[in-house]
Amino acid sequence: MTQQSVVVSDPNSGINMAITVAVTTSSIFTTAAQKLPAPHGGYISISRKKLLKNLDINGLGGARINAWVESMRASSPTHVKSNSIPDDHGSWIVHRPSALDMFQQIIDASKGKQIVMFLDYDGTLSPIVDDPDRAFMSDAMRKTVRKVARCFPTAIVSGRCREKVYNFVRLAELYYAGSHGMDIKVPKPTRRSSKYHKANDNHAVLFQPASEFLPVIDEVYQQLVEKTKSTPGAIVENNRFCVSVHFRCVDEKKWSELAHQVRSVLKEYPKLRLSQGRKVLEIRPTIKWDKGNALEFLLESLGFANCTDVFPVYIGDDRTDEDAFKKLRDRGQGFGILVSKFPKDTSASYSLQEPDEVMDFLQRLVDWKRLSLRAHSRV
Ligand SMILES: O=P(O)(O)OC[C@H]1O[C@H](O[C@H]2O[C@H](CO)[C@@H](O)[C@H](O)[C@H]2O)[C@H](O)[C@@H](O)[C@@H]1O
Repeated sequence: MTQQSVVVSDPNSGINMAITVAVTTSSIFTTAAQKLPAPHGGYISISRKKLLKNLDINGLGGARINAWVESMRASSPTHVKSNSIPDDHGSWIVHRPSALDMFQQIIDASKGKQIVMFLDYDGTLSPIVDDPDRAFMSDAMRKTVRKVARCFPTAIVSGRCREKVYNFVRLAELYYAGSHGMDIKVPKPTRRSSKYHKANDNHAVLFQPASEFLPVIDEVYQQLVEKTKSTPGAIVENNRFCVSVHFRCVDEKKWSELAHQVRSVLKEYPKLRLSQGRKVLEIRPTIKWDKGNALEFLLESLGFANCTDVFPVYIGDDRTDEDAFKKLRDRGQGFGILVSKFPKDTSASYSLQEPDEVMDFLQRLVDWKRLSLRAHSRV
């Protein structure tokens, strides 16, 4: 366990007070050499799951780079062979049915409980695009999310820097967790906040468990920009407490070169770990704090600590969202919805294929909530 500082803002004085919490550090590097199966498509098999989560930064040079590149390929849906989809997809849909088809069952399961919504951003609220700075959310989606937030406490949980994701979403009534949950802001309750949030306390809360890593992250960001500038299409994004190296626009023949460049920087930083998202290498501190911890922290900050009548719903599309899906399974509360067109290993209970389906699902939740409020007011 290590001690991490938490900053709580006093709304009256505007002074930030530091309190200390314990955070467990994890062993981050896979130690055993892992044999990868030959590339056979984009379906992420269980044997690859661990590898995709944390890539080994040290270890054997060439073999390690091959493993990275293999993993980069395995996580790219473009590598799914069309003839490998139908069988897997059929059984996947049986096990992870559409949240739209199962809407009534979902509502029945939430009966008597307070729904709390957690939404990932990229690939969930906005479609995946080549340029990370242009991943805009549609006005229709923004309107729908605003309506959701009027019905249920709603948080955005993103790998992006918190300010950046806020600038995309632009809804002040939501709660935001950026940098894969390492930068959480729970605003001071307002008149419109949920009764749970109001009842909790009157403070804005800022939780940044990786604050001591800020200088290192900045340094690594600069070095990665410098190192990768010779690789056409590579984009390095500073997400404040973590860094993303995008390879969506890098020619596949150059992936190995890019992996070498990233590794040459990271091997000097044993306190950073590498994981992978959708055509992106994610570099972050070794602290054991992920989107699952962020979900739990937000639930507590919103006044749902130890509540049995809470029903959290988390919607996300990425490997990093799996930590939140798993947390819900472990807590035995609510469920996760994976946004994906392709079969994937997941701890989510349901699926939606793309952001448009996410919007339909959110709208149905709003309609159901409004109807049930009307029915109650008539009684
Ligand atoms: O947790 P999220 O909100 O899903 O953030 C995860 C990463 O999302 C962004 O990258 C992804 O979306 C880009 C825009 O569509 C796309 O170009 C990229 O290939 C995807 O990986 C974001 O740019 C990253 O910083 C986030 O870590």
